[in-house]
Amino acid sequence: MSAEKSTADRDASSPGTEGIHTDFSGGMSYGDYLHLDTLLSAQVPLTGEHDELLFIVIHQVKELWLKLFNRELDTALVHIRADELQPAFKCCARINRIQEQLIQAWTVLSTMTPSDYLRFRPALGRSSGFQSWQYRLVEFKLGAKDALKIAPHRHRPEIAAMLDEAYRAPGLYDEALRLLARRGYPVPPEVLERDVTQPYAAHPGVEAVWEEIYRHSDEHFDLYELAEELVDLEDAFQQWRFRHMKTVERIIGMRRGTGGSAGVAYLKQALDRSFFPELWSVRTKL
Ligand code: HEM
Ligand SMILES: N[C@@H](CC(=O)c1ccccc1NC=O)C(=O)O
Repeated sequence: MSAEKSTADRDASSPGTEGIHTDFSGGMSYGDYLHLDTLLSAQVPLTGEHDELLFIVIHQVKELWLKLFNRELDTALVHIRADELQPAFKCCARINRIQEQLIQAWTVLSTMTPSDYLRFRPALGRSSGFQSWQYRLVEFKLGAKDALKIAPHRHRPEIAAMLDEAYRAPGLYDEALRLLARRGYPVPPEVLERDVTQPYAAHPGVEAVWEEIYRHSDEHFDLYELAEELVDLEDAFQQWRFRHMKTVERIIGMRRGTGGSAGVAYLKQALDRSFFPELWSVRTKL
């Protein structure tokens, strides 16, 4: 062996690398476990434009985070229904960290200029984030019900079924208000018995209950903490919606969207739809 070890030999014998496994002929590797061949073959640009890969990756990353978001929301709903608030808070805390990632992703996309995007936008046809069923599933579970948003998925029975189930189920706020009622707070019966397929409408009686909880937080600390977790969740979701709207305005101005909407004007309306309205209005009273 010459005095100079080969790079491979030198690397293999670098401090701390002794014993690194290099033979996976019989077992499972990193790539096997993560199905990396499938994942990394799923970016299929339709054009040769440089920024199309960025556009695809940022959406696929969001859909992966939305998969986890939905899973944590489902678990939080189970815990709130069972009056197990501490495990529900852990789910909410994780959801808020996920949303931080989703919000931060806009800094990457905003490196794409209008001319970069307009070079491949025609290839998108009528496809749009409006058709993101995982995004819609999150919105339904947070209470933003809208039967029209199920329509684009009617041709996919298994997806339409998931959306229908979330559409007909009480949302996160419905379950939180039902928990307050189980704890003896005077949540108005018309709120507890509302048609949960409709978007939640603010009620003064609910605001009064939250006011009581906020004014005497030391006596109801877990409910005060629940309120703040919900506020954190909506705050982050609205920040995402706002960054999306401003990025859209930055890239396509006031053009109509490929999904057929009025574009920024449509996205502005979404910002006006609060999930948990009394948790915001009560702040004026405190
Ligand atoms: C060049 C960047 C983008 C543009 C120009 C854009 C434009 C739009 C427009 C105009 C809409 C309204 C529906 C329509 O008419 O298409 C929309 C909806 C949507 N987009 Fe984007 N978008 C962009 C990037 C993204 C990214 C990166 C994501 C996700 C990571 C995303 C997710 C969504 C979702 C979930 C909706 C439905 C929103 C709702 O219904 O409230 N968009 N987008
Ligand atoms: N609605 C966008 C197109 C768009 O953004 C899009 C198209 C295909 C896949 C994801 C998309 N992102 C979000 O809407 C536009 O009007 O340019």
